[in-house]
Amino acid sequence: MAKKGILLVNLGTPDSPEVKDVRKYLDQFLMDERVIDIPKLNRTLLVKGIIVPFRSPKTSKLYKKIWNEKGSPLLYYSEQQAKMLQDRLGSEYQVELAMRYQSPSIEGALENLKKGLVSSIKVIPLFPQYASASTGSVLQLVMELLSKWPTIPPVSFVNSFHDNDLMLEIFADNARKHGVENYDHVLFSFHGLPQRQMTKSDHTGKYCLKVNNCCENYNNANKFCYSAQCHNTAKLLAEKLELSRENYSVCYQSRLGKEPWIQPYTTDVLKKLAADGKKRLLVFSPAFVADCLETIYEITVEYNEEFKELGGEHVQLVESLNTDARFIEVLAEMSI
Ligand SMILES: C=CC1=C(C)c2cc3[nH]c(cc4nc(cc5[nH]c(cc1n2)c(C)c5CCC(=O)O)C(CCC(=O)O)=C4C)c(C)c3C=C
Ligand SMILES: [Fe+2]
Ligand SMILES: [Fe+2]
Repeated sequence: MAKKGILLVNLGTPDSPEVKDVRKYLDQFLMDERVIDIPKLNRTLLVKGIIVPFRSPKTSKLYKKIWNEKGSPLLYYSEQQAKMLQDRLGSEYQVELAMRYQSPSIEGALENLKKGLVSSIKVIPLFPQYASASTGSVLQLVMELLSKWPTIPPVSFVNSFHDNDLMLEIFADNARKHGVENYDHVLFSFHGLPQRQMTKSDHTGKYCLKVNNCCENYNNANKFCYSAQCHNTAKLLAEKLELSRENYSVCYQSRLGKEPWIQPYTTDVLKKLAADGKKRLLVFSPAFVADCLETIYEITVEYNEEFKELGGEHVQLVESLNTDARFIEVLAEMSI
């Protein structure tokens, strides 16, 4: 019997932490029209003329700090997740892993599925919350590539899984290991996004940043809003941990450039919490299904240093889903 094809896609990472590979990665990533969503000439001047030359050496230094004998944690965990999913689903399925940027490519993974004579393809972007710059970009590229095939097989896409109960349970359990009661405050620090990209997802044109606390309640008007989905993930996690509203904050990290990104910024929240006398923070990063540069370095190292300089004592990262067998169950449920 023909196998069913499963394509897992994460964001991507450089092939090595050396400047030349970081340059290639940032160039491909930031030239994506969904990531830097400005006219092509301006994007080319900004990315190739300014960001890539200035940022690559700095980013290379950061990647060197998180690179280990297995390579980039993001790629390593993603490969493990794909292998574990293949074992879980068995011979009726063919599981392929791809990265939106760099290796392994989406094009190569789709070719492998074609060679495997699969009867259908399910695409699972590994981003719990939908954003045009992440999930949208993966879906667009898959559709573009498949549109060139003489026969397009039945294809389906996962759009988001920000409220998946089992996924939330894993994050909550990982937090419980640290003893939530040992911390003064909990942060849900999501990867940031330019504010403009968030408002673009408002199909009503009347809701996002026009209604007070627009993202706080997840509803039909903001169902595709990245920030509303982030708030929903945070709210559901807070319910699992029985946190009251004043004991947690939702914030956004990894801002790039000068235009406004979704707020509050994590660094501003750290300042406020330190000023309020908070000493120990427990930090979730539930925009990622695997630990990566943004969690291992930005939260564990940078935010710790920053918070200590402000008078705080400790910032504890809640481990990501990584190779937890229950996350493979989440992926299996989405595959079937
Ligand atoms: C949650 C998914 C992600 C969204 C949405 C996203 C948007 C986004 N990112 C940048 C710029 C950078 N992101 C970088 C690293 C990075 N981003 C994600 C995920 C999302 N990005 C991940 C998983 C990673 C880590 C990859 C790894 O190898 O570990 C970087 C590179 C590092 C650096 O130089 O700081 C950049 C740059 C933009 C501009 C953007 C939305 C517009
Ligand atoms: Fe990013
Ligand atoms: Fe919103």
